[in-house]
Amino acid sequence: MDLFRLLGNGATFNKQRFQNDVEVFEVNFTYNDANRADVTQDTEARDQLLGEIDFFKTTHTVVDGKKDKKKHKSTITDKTSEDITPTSNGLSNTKDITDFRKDRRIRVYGTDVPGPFEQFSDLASAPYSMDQKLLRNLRDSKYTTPTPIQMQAVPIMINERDLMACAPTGSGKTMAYLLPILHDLKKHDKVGYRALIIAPTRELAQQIDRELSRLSAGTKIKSHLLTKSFTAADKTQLPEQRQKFDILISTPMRLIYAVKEKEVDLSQVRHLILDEADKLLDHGFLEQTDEIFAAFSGSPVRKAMFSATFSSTIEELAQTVMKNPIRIVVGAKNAATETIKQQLLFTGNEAGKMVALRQYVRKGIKPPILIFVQSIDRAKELFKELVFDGINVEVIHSDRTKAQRESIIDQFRLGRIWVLIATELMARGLDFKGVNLVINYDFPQTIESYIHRIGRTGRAGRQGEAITYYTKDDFDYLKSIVTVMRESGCEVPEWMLSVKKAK
Ligand SMILES: Nc1ncnc2c1ncn2[C@@H]1O[C@H](COP(=O)(O)OP(=O)(O)OP(=O)(O)O)[C@@H](O)[C@H]1O
Repeated sequence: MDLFRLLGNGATFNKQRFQNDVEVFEVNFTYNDANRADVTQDTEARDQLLGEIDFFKTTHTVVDGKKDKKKHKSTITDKTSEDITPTSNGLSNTKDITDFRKDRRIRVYGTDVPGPFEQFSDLASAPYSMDQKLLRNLRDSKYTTPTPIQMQAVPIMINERDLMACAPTGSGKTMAYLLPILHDLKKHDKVGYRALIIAPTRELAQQIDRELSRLSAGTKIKSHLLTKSFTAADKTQLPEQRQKFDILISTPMRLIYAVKEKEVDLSQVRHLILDEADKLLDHGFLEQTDEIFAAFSGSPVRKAMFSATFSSTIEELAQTVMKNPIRIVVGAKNAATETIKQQLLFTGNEAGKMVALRQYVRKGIKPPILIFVQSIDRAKELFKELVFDGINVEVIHSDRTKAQRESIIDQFRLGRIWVLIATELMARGLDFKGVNLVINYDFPQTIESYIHRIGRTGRAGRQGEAITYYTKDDFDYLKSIVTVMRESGCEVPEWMLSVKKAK
């Protein structure tokens, strides 16, 4: 199970990946347990405001992809009684299940794959019989219909199967794993950390923790976001701490440190989730992820991996640490979300990018806008230019303090920052519902980076737009992005597919 060795034995990777990634993802060991009580309140206030800045004025309904845009009837939000009344799950035979999956573009691979559920109210009855408090929290979240990944992943995880799930950005993967974990933990006795969720960045870990707080409210299940290192005083309370929490959320480095320092006890863990799993199994993180897997060797931990992208190499690698896993692919594999209108814009050379951006701004921008650049220095440079132009702009990268990063993300979510310049730090997982436009000011160097970056818009069924600037220096990579655009239904000129690499 030595993943690191296994990968070194012949897998090939794109060496163009960002050198700064690991540094960007490095954690600051700061423990913020004291602030946890405020999280729910903050979340509610933020959500209220989010509703107000819902630029699309859309409902919280996720469509099942381009081919099936009909909305499903709400079953949960219409209820007025305290408890959720079950509806009968109509998917009783193989043909129904196959048709249902086909309609929602769900593909499954593996043996004895449990069928999907159709609507949230199905979860109230057998075979799921989910906790009423959990169902009420779901109802309160105002989600009318489960997304395809939720429909299929929840039953698989409830059936205690290992899972590798690939579904588009913004398609609700977080809830797809949180729901079954919470369901399972409700059924078993409290004995400390029983689920472990790993995410590549602190920002994403925080977001998962917030979603978990909302979904588990009133269930007595408690999560612990591992950030700061424990003080000497904290350490005297460790046995108590361990009993208090059920779910541990961490970045890989912080977790390894905590295990080495005996700050956490993972002996009772039943579920191990890797969010942005392909990132965690890639070079920058692999050694750490391997160490985490090693900590569980021999124990019957259920593993689940989620991402919007899985290269076949990473997929093969992931399979080696799973037991009889099931694979789910929703939509086209490694494609961009179909609600995003994607464009490529030739700017000639470097200077042309600034000209193009200024032209765009002059026409009148529709904030919030996220602009991706390749490095911290370039982020700082562009920030100066846009401040000079009088734009309401901020910049986020790993040189900024933890407090600054948190504040910028909050301000951007609240619509107080209109344009946010970001490095790769922000490319994965972060959920900004209202982002209208993503500009790839600097060309992304991998397909995965492209898909995750533009996936910060067009989330949860909303429409979004992405513009990627390219110069003659980017021709080497143009074709792969064009292919992704095509596969997600965007029109691209034929000549772009036959672009030759620059000499
Ligand atoms: N059933 C649902 N109906 C409507 N909205 C939902 C539903 N489930 C989740 N959402 C919302 O959709 C948004 C995107 O969800 P989430 O962040 O889990 O996406 P993701 O698939 O993990 O994306 P990424 O690959 O970018 O990490 C969130 O705001 C979430 O609250």
